[in-house]
Amino acid sequence: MKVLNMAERKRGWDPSQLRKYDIQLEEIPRLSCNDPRVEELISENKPVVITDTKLVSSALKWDIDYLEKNIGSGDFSVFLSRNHKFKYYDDKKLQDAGTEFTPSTKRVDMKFPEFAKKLRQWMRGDERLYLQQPLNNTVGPAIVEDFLKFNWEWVNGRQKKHSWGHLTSNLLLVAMEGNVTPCHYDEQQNFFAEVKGFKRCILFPPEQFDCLYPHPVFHPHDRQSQVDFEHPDYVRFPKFREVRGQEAVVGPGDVLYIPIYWWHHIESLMRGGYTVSINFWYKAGPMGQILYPLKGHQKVAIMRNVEKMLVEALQDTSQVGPLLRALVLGRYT
Ligand SMILES: CCC[C@@H](CC(=O)O)C(=O)C(=O)O
Ligand SMILES: [Zn+2]
Repeated sequence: MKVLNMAERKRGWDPSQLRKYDIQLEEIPRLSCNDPRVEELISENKPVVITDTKLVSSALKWDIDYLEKNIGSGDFSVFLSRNHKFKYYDDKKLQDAGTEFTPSTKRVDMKFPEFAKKLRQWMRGDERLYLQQPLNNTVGPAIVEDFLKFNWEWVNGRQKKHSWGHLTSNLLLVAMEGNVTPCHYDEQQNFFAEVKGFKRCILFPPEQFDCLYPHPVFHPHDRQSQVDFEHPDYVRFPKFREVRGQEAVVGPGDVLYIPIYWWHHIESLMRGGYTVSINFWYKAGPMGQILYPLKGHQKVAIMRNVEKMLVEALQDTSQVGPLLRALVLGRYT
């Protein structure tokens, strides 16, 4: 067992708990919510770890025992995986994928006490679980009380100042140690609040779309990178060698701003115990006046629209690739 130095003991984790990837990484800035640079970074759609927001202070007591006692008797969405990766897929796109797509995770409804029991009894080699459930009105009164005590003044203030759209959901995330959500982007702004345990977050700007090779828009893994960070296939994905990310390890009380369309890979530290997080997803604000040159995320939105239009026009997803190759190869390359 590695002996922790003073800094590591204070911090609560050590680098041996991080998975190893062959990726160039810099640090995401860590700033107090009173630092004016926080506002600047949010307005520039750049990631930042914001400390002392007290955004979810009332939830810092949300350990598995408290949640089991108070969260209510409703059903919870729990994902199962035979390995440590939980790569999201859209089951509404399964018919388009044909028979060759086999999901690597399964979603089941589970009562919280059953999830808590499996979490406590989990042994190496067992199927992993990841509870991912929007907080809704089925939760018990104690949880509602904690929820109402979130620092809504701060977070609503940010939503307003940056003209974001409405809050679409707060996902409660309870992960087993070592669980990984592989690299993907979302089309929403995200304040990612850590409640218990430590999560390492690796982010890439939308401009690195061409290094991260997302699945086709009509594929169930739309928005997810095709690259397996642990075993990158540099033959199929040569530009992955050029990828450059920013990372942060977030702990209880930290809030990571994950800008809309930014790629993110999130892992619960190995040997760190289970983790609890709450995200705050906001729709994008109005587009406003379009200024040139276009930003990376706007080009991603355009590419998504081109793919959707082609699927609609061709009525056959297998013709999209050949048509785009005919359009580009030898003409724009
Ligand atoms: C289902 C959402 C999972 C989360 C990543 C993680 O905490 O494992 C994420 O990707 C996000 O908040 O956008
Ligand atoms: Zn996400």
